[in-house]
Amino acid sequence: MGTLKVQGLRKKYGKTTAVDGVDLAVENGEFFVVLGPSGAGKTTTLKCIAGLLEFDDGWIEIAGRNMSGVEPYHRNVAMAFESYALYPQKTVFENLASPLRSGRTGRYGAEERRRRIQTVTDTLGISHLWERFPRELSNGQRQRVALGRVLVRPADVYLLDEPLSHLDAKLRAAMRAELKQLGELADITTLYVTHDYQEALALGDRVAVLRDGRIVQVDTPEQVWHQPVDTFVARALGQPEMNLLDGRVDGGRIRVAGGTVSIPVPPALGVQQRQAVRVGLRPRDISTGADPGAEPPGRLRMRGTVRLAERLGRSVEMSVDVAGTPVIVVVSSDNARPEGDEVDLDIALEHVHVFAGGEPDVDTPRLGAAGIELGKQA
Ligand SMILES: Nc1ncnc2c1ncn2[C@@H]1O[C@H](COP(=O)(O)OP(=O)(O)OP(=O)(O)O)[C@@H](O)[C@H]1O
Repeated sequence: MGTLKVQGLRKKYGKTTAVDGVDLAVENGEFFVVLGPSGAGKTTTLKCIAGLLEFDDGWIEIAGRNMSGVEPYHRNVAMAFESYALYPQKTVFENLASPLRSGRTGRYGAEERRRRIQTVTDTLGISHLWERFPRELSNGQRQRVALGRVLVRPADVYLLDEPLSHLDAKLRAAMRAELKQLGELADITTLYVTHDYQEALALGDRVAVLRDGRIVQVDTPEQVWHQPVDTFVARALGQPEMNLLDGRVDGGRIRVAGGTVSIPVPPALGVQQRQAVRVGLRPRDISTGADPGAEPPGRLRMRGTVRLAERLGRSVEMSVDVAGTPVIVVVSSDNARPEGDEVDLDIALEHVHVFAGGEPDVDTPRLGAAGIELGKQA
């Protein structure tokens, strides 16, 4: 167990800046997730912390100790990579026991080793595989054994690089729950990197969103979801992505979709007359099936035509044309409409995010919501 602090971390590979001034402060026992797209600098950050890569600037402190000049072996961190390496000639049990026999952790007797391996393999659902060899395992099982090798070892900080990436969706979901439980039970300090927003929201006590080597936001999962600092974070969370509709403030309302949709502006938003804004609507926050008619207080109604309807398991993704502006909506199959139908869309104003306006493809900061703000810290 231990804290982890990273300050001003910078790392270049030739001309490519991979990490561009990253600050992190992970509490003792915290499960901290770094979420970012491919190439954002996640693996590079972990390797610098583990001492596997030299960096250009910044400092790293683990369990209160500055890591400058400290060899990887002496940092007391355990790191799992996406690619897993196991000893082919050893059984699963022997693979898991070997980190507990190495010099630094050699204080474990046979009994204690067995107990640790049992706890970890129970959590990972691989206890029945103790006597198998790696060649006798599926890819997913191999990945769980590799993760087990990391978790059996006591360490101040666990660094996990997309450890669930080779598992199928069902197993991933089950493993997420198990990992979370393991973290809570053992009070383990974990830095977990992923490009999967669902994993980040499900696992993280806090989530840091990384973009181009910089951290854009650090918050609880609720806060990054309800109050993304900008359109980048908003789009990084949620599948399909949040709809972003360009609009303008006019007469105390935000007008989007060619002026056909008008949204009230709460004073706290602080926008000016004629100001360009972007309205963000998550596809799953929008419903169909509202009674046509007057807009009830606290809600926004939009009328449109279904252009495309595609089944996604039990839900349906529809592209609805609202006065020439496409709006993506995901609803349960009961509430779906066929292509060509007119449909009334309905969304609570507290789910209507308002961002500053800007050029296409340039991310802009969030100003607030059109209704009562959700997820505000007390
Ligand atoms: N050894 C290397 N030499 C040169 N450039 C590198 C090297 N490793 C990484 N990079 C570059 O540094 C940037 C960050 O890479 P990094 O692997 O840290 O990203 P990541 O967020 O872990 O991505 P992914 O999710 O795809 O693994 C990328 O632009 C990548 O191309």
